[in-house]
Amino acid sequence: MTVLEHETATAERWRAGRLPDGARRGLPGMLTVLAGHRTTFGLSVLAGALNQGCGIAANTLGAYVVVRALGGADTGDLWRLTGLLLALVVVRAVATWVEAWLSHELSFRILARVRQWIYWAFHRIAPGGLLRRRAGDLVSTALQDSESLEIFYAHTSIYIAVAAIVPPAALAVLASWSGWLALALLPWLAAAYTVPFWLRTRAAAHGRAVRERTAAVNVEVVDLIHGLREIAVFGRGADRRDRIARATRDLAAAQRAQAARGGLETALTGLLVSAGTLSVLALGVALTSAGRLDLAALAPAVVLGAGTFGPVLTLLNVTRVWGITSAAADRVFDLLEEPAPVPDDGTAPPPAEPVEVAFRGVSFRYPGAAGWAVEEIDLVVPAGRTLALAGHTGAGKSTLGHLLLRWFDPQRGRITLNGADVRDLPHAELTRLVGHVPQDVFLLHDTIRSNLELAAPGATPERIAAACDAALVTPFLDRLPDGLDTVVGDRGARLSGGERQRVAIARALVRDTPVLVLDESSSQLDVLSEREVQAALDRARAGRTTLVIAHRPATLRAADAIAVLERGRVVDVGTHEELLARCPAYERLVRSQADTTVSLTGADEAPSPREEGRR
Ligand SMILES: Nc1ncnc2c1ncn2[C@@H]1O[C@H](COP(=O)(O)OP(=O)(O)OP(=O)(O)O)[C@@H](O)[C@H]1O
Repeated sequence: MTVLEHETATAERWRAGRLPDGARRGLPGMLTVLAGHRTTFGLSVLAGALNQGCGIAANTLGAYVVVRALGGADTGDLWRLTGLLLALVVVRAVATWVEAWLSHELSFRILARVRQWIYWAFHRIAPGGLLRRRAGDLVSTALQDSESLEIFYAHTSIYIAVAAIVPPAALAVLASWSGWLALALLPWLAAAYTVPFWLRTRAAAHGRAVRERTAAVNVEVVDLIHGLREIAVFGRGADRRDRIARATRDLAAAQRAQAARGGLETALTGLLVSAGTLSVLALGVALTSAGRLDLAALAPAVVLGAGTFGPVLTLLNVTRVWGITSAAADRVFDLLEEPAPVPDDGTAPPPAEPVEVAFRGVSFRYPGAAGWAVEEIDLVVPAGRTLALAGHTGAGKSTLGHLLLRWFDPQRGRITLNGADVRDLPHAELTRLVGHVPQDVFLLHDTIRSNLELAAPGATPERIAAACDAALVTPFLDRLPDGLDTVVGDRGARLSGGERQRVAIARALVRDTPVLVLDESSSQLDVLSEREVQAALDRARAGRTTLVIAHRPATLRAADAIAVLERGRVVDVGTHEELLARCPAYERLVRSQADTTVSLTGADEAPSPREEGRR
């Protein structure tokens, strides 16, 4: 197992709330993560300090050797000094290598953890918490923001420590030669340390702009890729290209502003280094003329003075992008600290099976929404029976399904499984009890087998085959080149709409939950596919407690009971025939659906306008 694999396997999940209030973002967050890697960090700082210290010492000694050689020093002394110089160069080379190795070991370990935490954060807040976020923005945080932290862990953090150790030590050596020279250097050195603070407000604004606009470009690109088919069909390629061009222009403007400010910081620092070195030189010359400094010490003192700035310059090189790093850290920690939309702290034992589902006085409003999506819902689905939810679009049908799956918790009321509140069950237990066939089926770019195993890792071939038979996947498997091992393409693009739905039903059957939420597809299928999907759904429902979000009259007729929803409220519950006889809202609803699919009275599909035209 490699180090990174080990990190990935052993990293604990990030607990939202781990950072105290007021230390949620930027540097405090990054230091909290660093605290878990003290030893590697300490060794990296040691190697960095040795690298910089040996560099300054070698340059200073080099100047001394030249001065001594010009003064006609003894050859033996010169060889000894040159030998010492060589030793410093070798130690520095080794320290450079060790520093680069350890600092990157440190940063890549941390990045491996951060990526894991980000993945778990997605997992924790999904799916309820993801509905408000855009895919491109999440991709940006998962890939680019986390990557931006590398510069802090591999360089900035280490050079903050090295710059705090080496220049004061070099200054102390200079002071031991001449207190006046050290004093002449001190204000310039102190000023160089403060350069990043002079422009910090602008640096932070630039960093935020760069990260946010990078995310905006990602959002556009991800939307473009997801919507390529629709964009091509509607001929909107030029519009999308313009949008991406605008987003890219905005990003380039932010990057230019960031680079211009970075250039200003570099120029200011260069000015301070030159002024400090010149001060030492001018004062050194004056002291030498006055006979208060040995002439042989002048050149080494100036070289030492200039070298004292070295670690500060290295640090400033990396703090130029500090705004970007800290904005990236903010985005990462915002995600890591985002609370789960529903807490997973239930410990109740699982209810006995078969399971009765009940909604008791349930009201729910989406985060940030003004009104209730569903209100005062009282419904019971007896064990093993099917309740269909009927209602016009936006009536709240899917919301009830999502509440049963616990994507959100209702603000009022309870949802129970055989009397046990879903909030009291561990999340893993709830997913074992309640299965879901969504309206918009998502299949991974993988084989059909892998897509089925997603629901039940390690499912036996017999179990998979039985689910495929029941969901009527087997008949079309025989037509595919590799059967179960056929790769379905991106989001299942190589399958037809009906085939995708049947794979999704088979997936729910492999999971074999006692409760099912079936969100029936509202998209139209051809009559044959329609019948096959319907047959697969009927088999999936058999023996299970099922909440079916119905869009087709055939589904309504097949249900044991139907709840009619209007604007989030249940207006009536009954069988198809009872509701037809007494509920005008239901009658209107079925009539409007029958116009396009099935006749009110029986199983015959209504002719499509096209078929009608042919007659
Ligand atoms: N993520 C969300 N955030 C805010 N409001 C939402 C969200 N999802 C749904 N809504 C709103 O909640 C209400 C109920 O929506 P829901 O999707 O449950 O209706 P539905 O009956 O399933 O509709 P459809 O048949 O079109 O799927 C609607 O007013 C809808 O706009």
